[in-house]
Amino acid sequence: MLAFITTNVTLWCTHHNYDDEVIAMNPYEYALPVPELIERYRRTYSGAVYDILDEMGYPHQALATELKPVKDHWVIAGPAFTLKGIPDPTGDPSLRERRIHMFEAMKAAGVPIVDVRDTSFDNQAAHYGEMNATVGAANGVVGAVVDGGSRDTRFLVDRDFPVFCRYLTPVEAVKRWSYYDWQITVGLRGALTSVVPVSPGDFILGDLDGVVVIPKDLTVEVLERTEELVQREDEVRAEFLASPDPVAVYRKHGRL
Ligand SMILES: O=C([O-])CC(=O)C(=O)O
Ligand SMILES: [Mg+2]
Repeated sequence: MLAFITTNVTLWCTHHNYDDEVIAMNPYEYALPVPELIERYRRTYSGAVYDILDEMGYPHQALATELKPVKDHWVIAGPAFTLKGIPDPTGDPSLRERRIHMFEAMKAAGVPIVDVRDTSFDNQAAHYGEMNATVGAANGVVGAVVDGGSRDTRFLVDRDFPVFCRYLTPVEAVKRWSYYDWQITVGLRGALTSVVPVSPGDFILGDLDGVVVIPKDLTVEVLERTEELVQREDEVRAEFLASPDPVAVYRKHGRL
């Protein structure tokens, strides 16, 4: 009997602690404020971040090469807000209402976020567009990474709202694809693996080379190490410019 009670007490405590932990685990809490992380990451580049992740034993954090900015100069940086959608040929009548709940969840994040969309490998519809960008931006979204399609491109370009996707298409998502859930771990197609998992709070950096996903707990360390690397590379760049003998510069540094 005593053993039974003890076990139950232990279970209850564990559960209680777990609840506390869930409450304490705000996916958008980092050792540095999010706006500062965004500003500093934007000054780096995806290749340098990739090199640091690779060096730290995380070589599989680059998204598939097809995922590119719609405009070459667009850069995206920020913590992930994740969404998973699934093919839906019937036309989900609750889609509009659920979208509103999703926008509310974006606002509740309380920090600038990147809208990251796992489409379940749909290759037909536009999973993003002007409406998502307009309402998203009003709720903290600073850009989108979509493992699928986007449309309304002229309006996205006019407002200089960075979208990274696989293709552009006029094809509407309704009756083809619908929202399944958000703020769960999702999977976007990877450069070196079939998918790269993305959880809420993982940090995203994208530029013309592509998109890298920095695991949340490494966000600050990767930033600091990347900044050091960028500084070293800047010095090497300056030496290349100043030197009449680029091979000698390369021999000295061995990288750029
Ligand atoms: O409605 C969608 O899913 C895509 C779109 O056109 C928009 O966001 O404006
Ligand atoms: Mg639209």
